[in-house]
Amino acid sequence: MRPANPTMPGTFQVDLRGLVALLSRHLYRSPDVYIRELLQNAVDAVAARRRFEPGVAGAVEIDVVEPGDGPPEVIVTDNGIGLTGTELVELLATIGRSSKRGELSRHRDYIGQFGIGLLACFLVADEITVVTRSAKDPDARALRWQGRADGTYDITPVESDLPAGTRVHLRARPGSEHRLSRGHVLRLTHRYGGLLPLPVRLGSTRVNDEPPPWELPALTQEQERENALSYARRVLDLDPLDAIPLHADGVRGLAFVLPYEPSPAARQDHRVYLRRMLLSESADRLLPDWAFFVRCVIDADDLRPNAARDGFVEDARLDAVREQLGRCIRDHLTDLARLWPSRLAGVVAMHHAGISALAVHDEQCLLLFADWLPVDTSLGRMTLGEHARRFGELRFVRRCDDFRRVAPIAAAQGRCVVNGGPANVSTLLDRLALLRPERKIVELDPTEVVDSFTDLSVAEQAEVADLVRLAESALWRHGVGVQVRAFAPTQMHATLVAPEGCRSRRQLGRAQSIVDGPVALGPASHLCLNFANAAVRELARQARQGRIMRVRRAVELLYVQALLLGHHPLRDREFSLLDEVVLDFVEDRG
Ligand SMILES: Nc1ncnc2c1ncn2[C@@H]1O[C@H](COP(=O)(O)OP(=O)(O)OP(=O)(O)O)[C@@H](O)[C@H]1O
Repeated sequence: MRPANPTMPGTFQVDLRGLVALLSRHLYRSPDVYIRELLQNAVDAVAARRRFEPGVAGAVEIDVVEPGDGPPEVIVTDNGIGLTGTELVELLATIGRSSKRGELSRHRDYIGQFGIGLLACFLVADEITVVTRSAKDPDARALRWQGRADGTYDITPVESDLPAGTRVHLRARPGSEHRLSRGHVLRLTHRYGGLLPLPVRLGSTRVNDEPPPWELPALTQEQERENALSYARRVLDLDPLDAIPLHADGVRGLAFVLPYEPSPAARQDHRVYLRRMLLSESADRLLPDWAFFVRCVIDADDLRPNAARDGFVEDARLDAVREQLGRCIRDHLTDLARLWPSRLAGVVAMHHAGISALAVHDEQCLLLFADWLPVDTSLGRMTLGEHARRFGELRFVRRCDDFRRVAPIAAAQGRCVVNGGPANVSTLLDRLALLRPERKIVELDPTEVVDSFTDLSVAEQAEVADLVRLAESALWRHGVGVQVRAFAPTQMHATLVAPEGCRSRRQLGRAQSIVDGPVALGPASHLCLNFANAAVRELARQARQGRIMRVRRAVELLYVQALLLGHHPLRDREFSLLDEVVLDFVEDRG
C-alpha cells in the first residue's frame, strides 16, 4: 500500500522585484504614474478621515528637494486618516490589500481599490519611506515604515511633530532623477491633480486653482460654450467646431467636435477623470461608435477603473453611461439643426464621410444627419435637405460613370440628378427611401435622360444619312454604332449611349445587345451625335460633299472625346486612334 502524501501547508511568497517589473512592463504606461498613485492615496486618505471627522479641510502638499550633489527627493504630505502600526503591516506591506475595497460599493469616496498602487513608487525609487500618524487615536505615535524594492521593510516609532496624516518620501534611483525633478513633478501634478477638489500645492504654488470647465460660471449658454471652447484650446490644444455639454448618471463633462477628419476606426482618445483625478488622456470606447467625430473630457463618480487605470471596466454601468452620453450628443445636434443650422452644416461638412459610413448601419444616425449630408448633383453640390426643399422628388444614378455621362445633359435640361456612385451614397439613398417614403427617392435609369433626345424629322434624317454612313464605317472597327439626334446642351458634340434606352434604335429595329460602362463598352455602344450642335451639322454638310477622310477623322475624334467625357478608360486602339488624329493635324492631312 502506498503511504498517503503528507500535507505541507504553506503561503505564497512574492518576489517583489518580479512583481514591480511586471507592473512597469505590462500594466503602467510610464513610471510617471507614481505621482498619480501618491496623489490618489492622499486624496483617499482625506476622504477616509472625513467619514468620521466631517468637514475636515483636506490638503495635499508636495515638496521637491534637489540637493544638487545627490538624487532629488519628492515628499507628498496629506492630512488624511493616517495609519496605525497594525495597518502599516496589513495595508502597506501586504500586496493586494486595500482599505478601500469592501467599502467601495457603499462609498463613492475612494479612487483606489486594488491595493497595488503604492508599488508604482518602486518604478522610480528603491525605497519608500512613509511617516504617518493615525487620526483615529489622538494618542497615536508617529511611525516610520521603510519598504524596499527587495521586499523587506521595517517599522520604527519616530519623534515627529507630524500632525495626523501621512508623509511619503521617495528618493530617485539612478536613471529616474529627471522624473523626480521639480519641473517634471510640477507638470505631472498639474496633469493628474489639476481638477482635484482639495488644495494641492507644490511648495508655495497652488497647482489646482481652476474649476473643471463644466463648472466655470456662465450667465448664458453662449458664454458656457465659449468657456468650453477656450478650455479645449488651452488644455487640449484643440480648436473644436463645437462644444457639447455632457450629463449622465454620476458623470459630467464636455464633448468637442473635432476640427479635422478622424478615421471612424481610429481610437477615441478621451480624457477621463475619476472623482476629479485624471485617469487617462487616451480612454477609448466611452461613446457610441457613431460619435467618432467628438473627443470628450468627463469626470465620473462611480465608473470602475481598470487596474492599469487607463480606462474603465466594461460593465453594465459603463454601457448605460455610454448610451446616455450618446443621447446628449444626439440631442445637442438636433437642437443645432433647429437653432444653429449653420453650425450643424459645418459639423457635417467636416465629418460627412465618416457619418455616411456609419449611417449605413445606424438608422438613428441616418435619420439625424440625412438632411445635412452633401451630395453631388447635376446642378452642383448640395445637402439632401436643400435638395428636398428645392426639388421634392430625388432621382439618382447608381454609378459615377452614369452620372458623368448624364450630368451635363441633365444639367442643360435643368434636371437635378444625384450621383449615387461615391462610397455609401446609393446605399444611404436606398435606406432613406425605405425609412422616409414621403421623400420620394427613386433610382433613375440613365437611358431615360437619353430618351429625352429629340428624333430627327425625315428631312433631317436625309440630311445626315451620309454622315451616319461614314461615321459607322469609321467606328466599325471599334464596335460602335452611330445615330444622330438633337439634345441639350448644344455645345456638346456627342455622347455615348447604350441602345437600350434609345427609341430611334428600337424604332429602327436593329438588334443590338445592351452593353454599357467603362469596361464593358463594346460592340453595342452608340455614339449619339448632336444635331443641335453647329459643328456636327457642318460635318453632315461635308459628308454630303464627299470629304470622306476629314469626316471619318472628325468622327473618330468625337468618339474619343465622348469616351473621355464619360470617364471611360481608353484602350490601346483608342490611344493609337488619338495619336493618328493628332498626327493628321500636325501634318495637315485629311
Ligand atoms: N497616504 C495614505 N494615507 C493613509 N493610508 C494610506 C495612504 N497610502 C496608502 N494607504 C493605505 O495603503 C493601502 C494600499 O495602498 P495602495 O496605493 O497600494 O492601494 P489602494 O490605493 O488601496 O488601491 P489601488 O491599487 O487601486 O491604488 C490603501 O488601501 C490605504 O489603506
